Amino acid sequence: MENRLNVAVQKKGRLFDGSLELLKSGGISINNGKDQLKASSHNFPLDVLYLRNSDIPQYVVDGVADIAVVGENLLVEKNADVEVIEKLGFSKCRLSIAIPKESEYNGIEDLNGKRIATSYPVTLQKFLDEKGIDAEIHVISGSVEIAPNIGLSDAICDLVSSGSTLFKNGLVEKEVILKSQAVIVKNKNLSPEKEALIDKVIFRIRTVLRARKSKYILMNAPNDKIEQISNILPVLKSPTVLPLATEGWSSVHSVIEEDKFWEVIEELKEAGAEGILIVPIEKIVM
Ligand SMILES: Nc1ncnc2c1ncn2[C@@H]1O[C@H](COP(=O)(O)OP(=O)(O)OP(=O)(O)O)[C@@H](O)[C@H]1O
Ligand SMILES: O=P(O)(O)OC[C@H]1O[C@H](OP(=O)(O)OP(=O)(O)O)[C@H](O)[C@@H]1O
Ligand SMILES: [Mg+2]
Repeated sequence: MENRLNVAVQKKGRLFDGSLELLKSGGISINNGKDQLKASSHNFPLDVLYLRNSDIPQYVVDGVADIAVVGENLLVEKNADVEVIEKLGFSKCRLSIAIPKESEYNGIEDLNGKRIATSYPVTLQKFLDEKGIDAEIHVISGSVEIAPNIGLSDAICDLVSSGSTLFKNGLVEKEVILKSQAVIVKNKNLSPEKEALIDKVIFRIRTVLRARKSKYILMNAPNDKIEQISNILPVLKSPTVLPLATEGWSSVHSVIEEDKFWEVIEELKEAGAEGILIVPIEKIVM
């Protein structure tokens, strides 16, 4: 029988779009029937299983899925014995403890004897134990931020990203327990055939992720400034320099990480660079 990879992806929710987009940009097309729980790729030996997020770690441990896209926070909560192969850079959030804005808070010991509502009891308990805090954990499966308002708890422990849910519910963040982003994980006991398929998928994903982080940069520069400009550019290899039709000027091309660009733009302009263009890159193969 042909070896095919089973990839678990969240059926609906915050990880769904990012997961499918990543496969797609790696050239893996999924034939998506509406409400299908399993879909096959016709151009890569891979099937996608659409599952509830909270079930995914166990499916990978059991080998029902070979690999999966899941949030790091859930791996911690489920104590999942899987291997993280790649951080994906989306669905970034943190698990935090928050309290009503009018509550007094002088430090973590103020949580002693308090009731904390959360959907992440394992992670919270571990954190409290490490800090030597004795609090009562109330497990609720959603809308955790409402708990203090309805008298169910004194504090909450939930995922935060923009902070707007906390703000809307009159809560302030006091302790960050962990930081999370989407990752690809795999089962620890796969056949060499499946491992070879995973290597192919991961190669494609890395190619896409690298490109997402990088930009192609072009600028015009007086020839006598090219060396100075090359020194400012935080790139691995030296830039490509092409002569312009205007005497004494060149076009300087390179690849730069987007974040780093913002750090050097002023310096580039001061050094004499003009007409700076930043262009997206689709793929980078190393
Ligand atoms: N506000 C947020 N910003 C960024 N990432 C988030 C946010 N909330 C959750 N996440 C990440 O996305 C993952 C999925 O969250 P989502 O709310 O879609 O599913 P869920 O309600 O936890 O699970 P299920 O599919 O089992 O109902 C979380 O485990 C977390 O890693
Ligand atoms: O800091 P913010 O950007 O406001 O995001 C935080 C909110 O996002 C998540 O809920 P989600 O919207 O996924 O709803 P859910 O409870 O239905 O999963 C999380 O549980 C918080 O409530
Ligand atoms: Mg959620």
